[in-house]
Amino acid sequence: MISVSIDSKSIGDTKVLGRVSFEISEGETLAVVGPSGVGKTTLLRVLAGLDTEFEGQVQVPEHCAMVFQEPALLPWRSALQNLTLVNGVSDAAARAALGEVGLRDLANRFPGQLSLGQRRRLSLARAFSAAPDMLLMDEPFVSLDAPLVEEMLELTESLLASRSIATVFVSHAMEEAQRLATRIVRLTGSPAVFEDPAP
Ligand SMILES: Nc1ncnc2c1ncn2[C@@H]1O[C@H](COP(=O)(O)OP(=O)(O)OP(=O)(O)O)[C@@H](O)[C@H]1O
Repeated sequence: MISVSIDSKSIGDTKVLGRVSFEISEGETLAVVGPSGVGKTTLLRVLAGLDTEFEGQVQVPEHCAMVFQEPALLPWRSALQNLTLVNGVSDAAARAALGEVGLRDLANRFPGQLSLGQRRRLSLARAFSAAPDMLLMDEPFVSLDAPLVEEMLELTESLLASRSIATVFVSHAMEEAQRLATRIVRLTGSPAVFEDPAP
């Protein structure tokens, strides 16, 4: 369960977030949409515990995984090691996770030897193999072409459907939000607040 009650969040002299509060249960996916620069990544950073300088209270599970706009892989480690070293999972668990995203046969490749789509899938496998209670996704499909977005959406849908994770999915794209989310909220204004009544 995620319970968020932010009163305000400033960066420097600028108040980026106003009052933002919501709860997410296990198995729910909250999509946060809104224009560029409104504060979506700022909200995710607070949830992830990467930014603790805000007014309010945030209660999140201990085990969190993030999927970023860029895959953010260890370039000098194999696909398998990107899972075993980062998450501390066994070789067998890592191979099973690679299998789930269709990379079973590419376990020994370095990220630089994978296509963009394969790197994105590796990034998903890394997040899900960590067995998180909370998953934070920050525009994970940005700058991909339409077929690859579709492939990633299908993959993410199936990975989420087989687990009970509380997920926050940030996106510009309403179609992506509608595919993945159980609830959609829009951040708007400056300082940013949810446009509709808090869910
Ligand atoms: N380190 C920083 N220093 C100063 N201002 C910042 C910093 N990080 C973010 N901001 C500002 O805070 C606001 C919110 O940024 P944020 O990255 O959260 O927006 P976003 O909604 O995620 O945007 P995008 O969709 O373009 O990624 C922006 O106006 C941005 O310029």
